[in-house]
Amino acid sequence: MNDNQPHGVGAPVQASAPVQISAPASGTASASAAGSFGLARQSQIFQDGLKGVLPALPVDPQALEQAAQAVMTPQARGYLDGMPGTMRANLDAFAAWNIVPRMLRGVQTRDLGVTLFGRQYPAPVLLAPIGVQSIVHPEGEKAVARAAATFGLPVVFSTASSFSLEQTAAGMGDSPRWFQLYWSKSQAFNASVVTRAEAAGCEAIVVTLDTFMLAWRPLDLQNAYLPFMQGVGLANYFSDPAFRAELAEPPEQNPQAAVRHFLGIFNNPALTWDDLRWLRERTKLPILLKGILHPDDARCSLDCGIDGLVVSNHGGRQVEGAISALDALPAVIEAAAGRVPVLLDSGVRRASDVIKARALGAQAVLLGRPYLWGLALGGEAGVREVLGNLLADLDLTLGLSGYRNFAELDRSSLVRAAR
Ligand SMILES: Cc1cc2nc3c(=O)[nH]c(=O)nc-3n(C[C@H](O)[C@H](O)[C@H](O)COP(=O)(O)O)c2cc1C
Ligand SMILES: O=C(O)C(=O)c1ccccc1
Repeated sequence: MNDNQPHGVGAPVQASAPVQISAPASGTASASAAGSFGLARQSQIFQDGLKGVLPALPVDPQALEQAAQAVMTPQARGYLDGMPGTMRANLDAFAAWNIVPRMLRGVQTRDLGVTLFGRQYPAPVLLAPIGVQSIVHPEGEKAVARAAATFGLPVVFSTASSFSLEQTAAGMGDSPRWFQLYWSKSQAFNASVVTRAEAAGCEAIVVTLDTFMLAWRPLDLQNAYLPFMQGVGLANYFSDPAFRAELAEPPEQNPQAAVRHFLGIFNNPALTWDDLRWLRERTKLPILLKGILHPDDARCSLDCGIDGLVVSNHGGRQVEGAISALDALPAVIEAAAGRVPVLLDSGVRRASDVIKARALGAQAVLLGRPYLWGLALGGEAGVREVLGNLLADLDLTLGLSGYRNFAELDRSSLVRAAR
């Protein structure tokens, strides 16, 4: 899994960077494969700090969240929020595990890389699909994609994005991207958008299962706010030939009718496992199912020929009182029986969370809200800073825990926290 190929977090795909955070001291990708990324980032911060240029954003995730909330509109803040019990459970589940660091293990050469579906990625971290990103920053998904491309981290495009997948892909060179599908009632749209994702270079299709209806969301109801009502987040629909063919007039002429059509096809509670066969036959790309929490659903997924699972409770945005993703992980890993990779999101906030998820069997994690906070605060540079900080923390924490790569982690790397 961890060869010594340089495919490191330090290699910028893009040239210019308003906030310089990514390049390790030597500026080479192999330097990061040699594990210097964390130290380089640290010393850069110390040196810049001496020059009076402190890191632009709070480094601590909680402080970052608070700072981001202060610059968001009340509607956006409400939209980003979730059900309090489930969100708390997601964070508590990580806190309930402790890493037991090992000593004197020669960790001067570290490699954060992972292989998924035969592709090498710089770290076991993807950017989770998050819709309607322009509600926190006008550059939205485009800024996020460019920032992720700086490190070569894969981005999962949402179906419900403010910019179309083609617009977003255009700014990220050949940096990796996956596509998340909201399976609508319009099979013509589903087919068309998957074909577009393939054409735009997406390397996997992630079908989100847990949001076939939007949940009862108290803050959005109180604010009477849904971004789609203003047409925000519908770029992939409005630009899609199959969607447009279902309208009497194009969205540019009658946006309200186009929004109504979207609302009519988005909810799809009739979906069953049988429907997955259709997608399986339509694409050769690996298909992952996102929102798996029950081991029996993991088994059903395998029966349907699915290639990967994402254990997730959608960041605590759908079912209040749902099991946390990390608590659900072990049973899903057992059910998957090593036949397909299992990924996880919901509550990943810092490097130690990535290490804990890996030690419990997840191949990779999807980072969610933290990159949106960076986006809200600093656009592309803000996202780059959040990602760079996470990777630096990951490099240092992995080494300080006694590991040279993620393949060395297992259940024995952790203990249950004594309370
Ligand atoms: C504002 C917002 C919008 C989201 N939109 C989508 C989406 O379009 N598609 C999807 O599969 N998941 C979506 N998610 C869920 C994320 O992919 C991910 O599961 C979640 O953010 C993980 O939880 P965390 O942010 O607390 O770590 C969204 C999450 C947030 C916060
Ligand atoms: O709000 C969400 O959690 C979400 O997943 C979503 C659903 C539809 C459109 C945009 C985002």
